[in-house]
Amino acid sequence: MVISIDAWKPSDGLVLETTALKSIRDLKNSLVTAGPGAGKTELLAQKACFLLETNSCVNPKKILAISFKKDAAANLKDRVKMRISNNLETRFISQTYDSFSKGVLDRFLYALPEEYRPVEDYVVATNDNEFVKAFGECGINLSNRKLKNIYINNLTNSKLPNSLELYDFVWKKLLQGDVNIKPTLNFSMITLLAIYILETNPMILKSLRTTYSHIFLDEFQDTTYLQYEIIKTCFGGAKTSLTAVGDNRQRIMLWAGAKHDVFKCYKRDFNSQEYTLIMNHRSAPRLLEIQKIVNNYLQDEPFTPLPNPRWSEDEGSAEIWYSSDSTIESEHIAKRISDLINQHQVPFRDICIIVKQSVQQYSNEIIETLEKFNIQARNETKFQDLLKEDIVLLIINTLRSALNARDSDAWLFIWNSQIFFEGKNGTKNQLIVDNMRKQLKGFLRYIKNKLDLITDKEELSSLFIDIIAFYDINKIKKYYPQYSQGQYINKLREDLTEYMYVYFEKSNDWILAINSFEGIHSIPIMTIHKCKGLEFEAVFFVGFDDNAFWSFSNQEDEDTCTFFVGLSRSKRYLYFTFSEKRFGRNCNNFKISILYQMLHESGVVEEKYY
Ligand SMILES: Nc1ncnc2c1ncn2[C@@H]1O[C@H](COP(=O)(O)OP(=O)(O)OP(=O)(O)O)[C@@H](O)[C@H]1O
Repeated sequence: MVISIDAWKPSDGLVLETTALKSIRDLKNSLVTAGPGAGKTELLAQKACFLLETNSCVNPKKILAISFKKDAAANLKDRVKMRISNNLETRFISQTYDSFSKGVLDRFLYALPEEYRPVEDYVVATNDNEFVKAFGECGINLSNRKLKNIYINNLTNSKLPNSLELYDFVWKKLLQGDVNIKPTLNFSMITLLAIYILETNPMILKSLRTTYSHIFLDEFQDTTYLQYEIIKTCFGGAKTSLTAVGDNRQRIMLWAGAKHDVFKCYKRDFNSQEYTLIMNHRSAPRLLEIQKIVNNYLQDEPFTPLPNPRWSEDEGSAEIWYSSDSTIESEHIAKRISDLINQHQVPFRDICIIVKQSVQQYSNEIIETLEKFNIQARNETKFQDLLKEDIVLLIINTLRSALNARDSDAWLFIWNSQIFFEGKNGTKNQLIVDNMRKQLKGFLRYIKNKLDLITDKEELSSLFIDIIAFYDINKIKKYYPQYSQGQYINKLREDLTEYMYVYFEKSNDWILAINSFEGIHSIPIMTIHKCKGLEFEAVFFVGFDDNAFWSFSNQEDEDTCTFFVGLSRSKRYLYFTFSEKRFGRNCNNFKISILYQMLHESGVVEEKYY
């Protein structure tokens, strides 16, 4: 049932500030700027509900949301799915920039002229080896790191067609490969090829513009030059309506090529209306005192975020801990985490340990100490993306459903997937439904029996192959186009087998192994860059010292933004730890004294010495 625009209300009884509501109802291009926790991502989810429920995104047109990371794209998709009625979420597509570009390239590969067409099974680069070899074939030795970065950067950041012979040669080597070089593309090259396809094929461009009537761009402050170019090529001057949300003060990807003037260019190129939000729905009022100080350091205009009314004004706590060495520091972290879990009933996944960089190095001691308290923690980096992969979710939910027939979430997940794979969405034919259910139930019994007999990794791997075969790889690829090209799906299956089996060997129980793989009972440890967009009841910022911020004097603004992103992830408890000795080195906090000064200035941070 279509809801009229006037009658539409935010889902889940959420109260939105007036400006947020206005921006949702704005059907033209818009830019929403707001601080951390203001509800920018939530606004996109609500706007999707508004557009679909009021049919402002006219059926069968779709909304395309583009994020940076897989977990952000999945988070947005989940929020819309939770809020919306009538299966309308099938017209909400949430992707990363990388998957969007790759989707264009893989679908329209043959629209490229032969000289720029990669072989169909090109490899997505995970390192620079093939690039170095290709330049090597032109007599350019890239053993020097700086030189390598310059050449690869030039190669992968200039639009096609190439004007320089050298780059043209290397491009063609990487597109086609030869006896020494595997055909390899990185995501910048994939984006450049996608832009080239769109620039030279008006019919393809038109079909994209016809499919998507609304585009959402999350974390817009971190958009790179090429990402902006593909958006402009696709939707510049079209009837499509764009909504970008972002925060200048959370710009932490300049080092990775974020376009520093992206807001200004977007407002000009897309003639968009700007909206600014003032709430912070995430953090307790005392933590907002810190955010206010940092915020006013980062921008000229003074700004005080308003807390959500669910908080009382004395809620929120922030502390800096000074320890003589990192062993003592770890013990205090472990004790505090144990208190949070046992006394305050904070779930494991609502506690996060963040570091500026080198998670592996920082994690070892903390993980060992937490183990003494029977608390698991892990470096989340390698799991974060894998856990959000559709194929991984499909396999895991199949296993869960096989192991526990009462797991209704898992069953619903695989049942809905199966209905889509079979193209039976909305069918009223009871016979078809009954047959499909019978088949799926039978398959789950088979999986359960097989799981009971597994004694090594190879057997688990072959079980996962069986699961994919049951749903049918071609149907999976059709439904999840990100798996349509190359060996990516196999790599994910192998990684899943590897991790899952290690957890199974530890517990000898499949449910526990799946829980451990999903990290349900472990404290995540990650870098600030990886926790962008996430939130936790308690955040421990470990190693708050000059060594972690080693280039602070050269990039004070960007590092202060990073500090801001880190501290603004906390809802209620925030801890900074400083240890005089770490990794056998002395630590100082002179260079980042301005960050300490801001914490003190807030008047809410307590200091403790161990
Ligand atoms: N109107 C609202 N009322 C109550 N809670 C809200 C509202 N909007 C958002 N929230 C909640 O506030 C938290 C922060 O929202 P969200 O993640 O959308 O913020 P954001 O602006 O994208 O944050 P950041 O830029 O820091 O990643 C989430 O837990 C969300 O569910």
